[in-house]
Amino acid sequence: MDVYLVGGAVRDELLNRRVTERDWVVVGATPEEMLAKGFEQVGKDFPVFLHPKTKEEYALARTERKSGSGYTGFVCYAAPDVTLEQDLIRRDLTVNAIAKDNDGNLIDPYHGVRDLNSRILRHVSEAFSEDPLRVFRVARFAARYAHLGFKVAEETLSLMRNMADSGELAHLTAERVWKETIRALGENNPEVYFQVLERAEALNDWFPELIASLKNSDSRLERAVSAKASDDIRWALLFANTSAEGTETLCKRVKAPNKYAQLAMLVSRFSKAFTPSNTADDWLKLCNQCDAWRKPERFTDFITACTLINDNADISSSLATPLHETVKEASKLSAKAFVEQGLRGPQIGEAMNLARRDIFEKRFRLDLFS
Ligand SMILES: Nc1ccn([C@@H]2O[C@H](COP(=O)(O)OP(=O)(O)OP(=O)(O)O)[C@@H](O)[C@H]2O)c(=O)n1
Ligand SMILES: [Mg+2]
Repeated sequence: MDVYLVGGAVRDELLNRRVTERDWVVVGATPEEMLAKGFEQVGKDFPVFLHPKTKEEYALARTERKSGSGYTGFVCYAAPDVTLEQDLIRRDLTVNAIAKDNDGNLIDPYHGVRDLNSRILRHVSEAFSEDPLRVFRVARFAARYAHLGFKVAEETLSLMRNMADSGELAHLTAERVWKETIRALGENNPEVYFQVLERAEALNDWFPELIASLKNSDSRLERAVSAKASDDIRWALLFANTSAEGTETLCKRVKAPNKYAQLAMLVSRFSKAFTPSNTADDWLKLCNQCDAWRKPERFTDFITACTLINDNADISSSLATPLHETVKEASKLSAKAFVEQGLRGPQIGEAMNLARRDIFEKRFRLDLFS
């Protein structure tokens, strides 16, 4: 049997990027031989094995053909007579279809190295369209490598357009779309992910609510990257111009985990209330609306998001620190002190609100309007 390094590891090594995981392809072997060598079979649909020591993935060379809709509609053929070239041709991009043998020789029948050097993300063959997730993968790779000058090939974009047009993207699971999207948001140019999807007319099934405000999101995401904002903040920034209803619908559709959905909801509902002209009362109201006392970290993220939305980012970012500090101070107030003063029931809440208001009033007179 022959073993080759393939996929992301070869690509990233050629780009002088850190290689985080290595995928291998095995030509000329049967599952029985792999098991006899101590490999552990993991793939249910595909013959994929884990190396007994390194736990890296070793897949038997295979061909794939689509037999229906969605992720499960595959006929997979893996046998010792499947060649490396046959395995590589069913892969998504030429830059992902370069193999490297044990001696360090590159096997590159589909000219991945040429495309790597000319900074092109190009599909290998028509087999690209057999997996609709690839539309999102290409957009994610574009977001990851945009700063190196990579562009999606026109013919690949038009293939992606056909795939979107065929309705196939709707058959993907929310989990897979979410995973690509949140990974893309963590890349250097997350805005490119949505730009590519827009050009591929691939936003209708999963992200229709974002189409109208995409242009506004670009600069926000760029600022978020400069500020090294976390991925939940980046996600939330997409919703500054989306209605609460649209935001909720989209978050449900892609099954965004709670922390992402909640922050997105806050941004969609309340980011407009974050303005430098706010009075102490306005800030207090905003804190109450955002449940800042019970969820201080989430409120902190909300503030960060707001400073990245605001077109006048300088002014709004100078608000962030005093606001953080004020909220922190005000959330230290405990009901206990008021109970000891003899207050009962709703009186306690009212008194706490007044005390918080005092803290805001003092701080905001001192720091913000001086
Ligand atoms: N939908 C997919 C998923 C994977 N692959 C192929 O399988 C390889 C490994 O997949 P994966 O680990 O998901 O991607 P990487 O290219 O390694 O990229 P990453 O850095 O994101 O891991 C890819 O390079 C590609 O050749 C594919 O053709 N189509
Ligand atoms: Mg990989």
